[in-house]
Amino acid sequence: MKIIVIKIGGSIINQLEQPFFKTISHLQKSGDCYPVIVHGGGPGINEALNKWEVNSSFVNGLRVTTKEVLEIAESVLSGTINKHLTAEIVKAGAPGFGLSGVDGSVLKVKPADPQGKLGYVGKVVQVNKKWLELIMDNGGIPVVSPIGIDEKGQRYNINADMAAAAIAKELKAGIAFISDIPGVMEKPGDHSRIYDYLTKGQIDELIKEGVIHGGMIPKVLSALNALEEGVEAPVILNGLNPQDIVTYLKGEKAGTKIVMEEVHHA
Ligand SMILES: Nc1ncnc2c1ncn2[C@@H]1O[C@H](COP(=O)(O)OP(=O)(O)O)[C@@H](O)[C@H]1O
Ligand SMILES: CC(=O)N[C@@H](CCC(=O)OP(=O)(O)O)C(=O)O
Repeated sequence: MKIIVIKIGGSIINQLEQPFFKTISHLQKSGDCYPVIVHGGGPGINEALNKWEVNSSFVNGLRVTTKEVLEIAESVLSGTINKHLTAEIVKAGAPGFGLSGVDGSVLKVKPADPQGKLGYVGKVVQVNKKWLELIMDNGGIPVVSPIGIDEKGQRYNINADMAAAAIAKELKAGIAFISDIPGVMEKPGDHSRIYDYLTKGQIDELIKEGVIHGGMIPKVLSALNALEEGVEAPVILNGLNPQDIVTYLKGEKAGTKIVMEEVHHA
């Protein structure tokens, strides 16, 4: 059966309500497409860092992760947020199964920056999909937090978009990035038009022009990377319209799709 990785962004987690989780539960029950959840939690980590008065900075959308930041990021991602989402899926009537990339070394990583400037930020080198398959074979919906582990047992913080793309590639799945915007917008901040389709060339240009910035950069680059690794039509969607996931799966127009070649409208 076709699998869809649904990456839930931290920007939208607290606004997601039962219709969203019911859609996920329904997908799994209908047998049309099996959902695997990967989540982020940037704003939740920021809040916890503020509470503990720990500073952090970002380089190209990646959080520089000291030992102290890692400890807080892991407790928020693999603790509070992972269990919140798992419980919401259970409430929607489906067996959510929360785990982090550390469990079963599902997300095996190496340092993202060999020079060490990013600290404990991991780049996924291997996805041990057998544990995800074990959950799915038993009817569960995996809910994965983006903390990984290296061969020495050191844990690392992973950008959730990148973790989701690596999992989609390994599972030969589709991927939908659920965020707080209806897609990639021509003028972010404004309720302007969204791009229905974007190619690599257009993405490079929009990043250069600053139209795509901040957290949207790792998202579009992860979507592009997934596409180049064989994942079919990655899409960026708004979580407040859960029906969009179904529309996208039917092959109809929803959000921004990342594609190989420019699509010309009739
Ligand atoms: N061109 C763009 N279109 C839409 N959003 C954009 C764009 N460029 C930057 N953004 C920003 O990217 C954000 C989504 O990325 P991020 O905050 O990392 O989301 P998430 O937590 O859902 O992964 C949007 O809320 C918006 O502020
Ligand atoms: C290395 C790195 O940047 N990790 C991210 C992990 C969470 C994340 O990616 O959350 P969103 O999906 O909400 O952006 C962070 O610490 O914020």
